[in-house]
Amino acid sequence: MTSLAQWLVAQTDDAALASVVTSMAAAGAELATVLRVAPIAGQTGLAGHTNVQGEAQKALDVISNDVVLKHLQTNDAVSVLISEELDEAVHFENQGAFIVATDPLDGSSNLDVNVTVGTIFSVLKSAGGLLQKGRAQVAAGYVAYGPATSLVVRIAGAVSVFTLDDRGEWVQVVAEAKVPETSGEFAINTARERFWDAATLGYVKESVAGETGPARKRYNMRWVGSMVGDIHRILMRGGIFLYPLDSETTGKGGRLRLLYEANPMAWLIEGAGGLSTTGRQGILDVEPTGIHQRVPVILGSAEEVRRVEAWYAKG
Ligand SMILES: O=P(O)(O)OC[C@H]1O[C@](O)(COP(=O)(O)O)[C@@H](O)[C@@H]1O
Ligand SMILES: [Mg+2]
Ligand SMILES: [Mg+2]
Repeated sequence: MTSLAQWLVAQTDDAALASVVTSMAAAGAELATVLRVAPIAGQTGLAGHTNVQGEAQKALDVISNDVVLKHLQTNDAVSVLISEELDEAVHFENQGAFIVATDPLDGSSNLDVNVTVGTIFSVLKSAGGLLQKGRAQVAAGYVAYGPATSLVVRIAGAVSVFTLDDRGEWVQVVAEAKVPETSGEFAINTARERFWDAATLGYVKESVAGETGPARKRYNMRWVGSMVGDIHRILMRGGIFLYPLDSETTGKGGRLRLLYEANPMAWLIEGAGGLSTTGRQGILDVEPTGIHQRVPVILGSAEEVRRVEAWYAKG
């Protein structure tokens, strides 16, 4: 059985980069325990304030942010932390070689109903500054807190999946995850249909038409309501995730955040053979203009993403 530490040695000669992934994995392991007993500890519910995105913070959003911060600020390989829960980037005293961008708790609306949530992270070189394209990432990953706690991580090469064992060690369960090229499963919040653009409407209508429609196959729909849950399913068995630009989110540029949601997930999915796009350009080619910038997100099985791109190419 391959441990995370063994895998990291095989993936990179850069001990500092490996230590950043190790710190995020340690934060994930600690959070798995925090989340497991949060209802007993009375840590569910709202924190009583809003974050920079104007969203009500849950107590666990704040706790998760604190846990990630604690693990990174003691790692001298990290110079800066960008977090969904922090208005400004935090600059640490040390001049570490790496920047970490994180969504410390993704899908927090699922917490009160005990459905999978996650921690997403993206690692960039400090030399490139805060606003770098997703293609510049040197590592990315997420932790999914589900029936099992999974760590999915990529350092340039393969996307590997680890499970947290009952001693608190990460054990590799998939050496090289591959997103199936084709799939019959899509994920989108269909309650937003009235806001959709023509391309989204076209793709979903075509899919819902099933065997008798132009796609000539039956589709199923799944929407976990936490990006980590949806992306993990797509990584393991294929499918497509869409949070497109719609008439309600146009002013904000989309719903999901570029630096710590879209970029790391796009880099992981592409590393596993899938594709990602905003509909108009590759997610990994979007030039960031702000640390909390939002972006349309479409990613997953290559054939499905190409079908959506074809709809966008029509106009
Ligand atoms: O509320 P909706 O439209 O179902 O959106 C769900 C999406 O919002 C998110 O919950 C946003 O993430 P946060 O919980 O970190 O703000 C995604 O995980 C998820 O895909
Ligand atoms: Mg999120
Ligand atoms: Mg979050």
